[in-house]
Amino acid sequence: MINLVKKRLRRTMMFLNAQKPGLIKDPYIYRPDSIILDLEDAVAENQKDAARFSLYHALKEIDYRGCERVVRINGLDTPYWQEDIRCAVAGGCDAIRIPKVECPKDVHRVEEEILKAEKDFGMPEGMILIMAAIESARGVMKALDICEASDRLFGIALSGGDYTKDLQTRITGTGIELMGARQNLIIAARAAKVQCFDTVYTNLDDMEGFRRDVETIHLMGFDGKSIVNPRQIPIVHDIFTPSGKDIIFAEKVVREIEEKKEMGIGVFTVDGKMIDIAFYDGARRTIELAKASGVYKGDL
Ligand SMILES: CC(=O)SCCNC(=O)CCNC(=O)[C@H](O)C(C)(C)COP(=O)(O)OP(=O)(O)OC[C@H]1O[C@@H](n2cnc3c(N)ncnc32)[C@H](O)[C@@H]1OP(=O)(O)O
Ligand SMILES: O=C([O-])CC(=O)C(=O)O
Ligand SMILES: [Mg+2]
Repeated sequence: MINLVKKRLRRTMMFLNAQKPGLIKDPYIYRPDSIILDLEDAVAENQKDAARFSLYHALKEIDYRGCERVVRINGLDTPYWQEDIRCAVAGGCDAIRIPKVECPKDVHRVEEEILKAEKDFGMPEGMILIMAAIESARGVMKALDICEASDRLFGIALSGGDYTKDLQTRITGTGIELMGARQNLIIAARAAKVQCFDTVYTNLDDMEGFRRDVETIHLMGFDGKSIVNPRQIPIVHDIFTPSGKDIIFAEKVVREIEEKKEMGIGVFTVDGKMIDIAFYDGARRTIELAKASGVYKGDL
């Protein structure tokens, strides 16, 4: 079954501990595009059962008002992940985020467990999506195969904390240590036509550094970013939402290309910039992004 929400807008994917009532009760008020209810590293080892219980009831009882509900399960090398999937599916989550994915087989194992749970709980089959977090050198090297591992997979995400540990370096805030992985993941995701998300920025006192980080990944082509705090949302949305100037230019490009084609003209200028058919899809994408972000007022 083709799932139409695979390509939805995901500028911000906000992590929160699935066990904390104060966080899970109303995160939609901050308007992230997605929330990631975490059962993995934000939850202490002796609290895994309690977190799962809280997750199930939150999914069942809280109306998240259109905000996508992704559940980060525990790693496939732990005794928790199968039960995590059963609770997430029974609760009716939208997607599962698999941590520390190293190869397509990891995705297949999760896919099988989701299908089993969908059948057991009488849920429609194929609706729950998957995203794969890549957190190791091996995962980065296998990125394209991971992207192509399942029809349910809508995207991959870089997880910089664990990745830099594996690389025997550390998060510096400059992005230097993440350069190769970021480039590799975005290329793999685009080749497989799935989405790509950047890692969290954990220094909440450095909003300037955060803005620079978001600007960089936006220019690299990422679809959005994993975040840890609501204060990060306005910055990501500001950078990832087309500006009024971008929209007006995109509209001109689309209109002029369509008009000039009728006149038999292939290349021309718009606002002093050379334009030909190669610019059409990019301009259309800007307009689609503006529509999805709720800022488009035109008629294209
Ligand atoms: C490397 C990794 O694995 S990252 C993924 C795992 N990590 C996480 O899930 C952490 C998610 N983030 C958090 O738990 C918190 O933001 C912390 C612990 C980092 C900081 O907490 P605080 O210092 O309390 O944040 P802050 O003072 O900015 O909170 C302001 C408000 O936003 C709320 N808030 C903070 N973070 C979140 C969040 N992630 N989701 C929803 N609401 C949040 C707080 O509850 C608070 O609400 P209130 O004013 O109604 O009390
Ligand atoms: O996905 C993320 O960005 C958070 C994470 O697990 C990591 O950095 O290891
Ligand atoms: Mg991690």
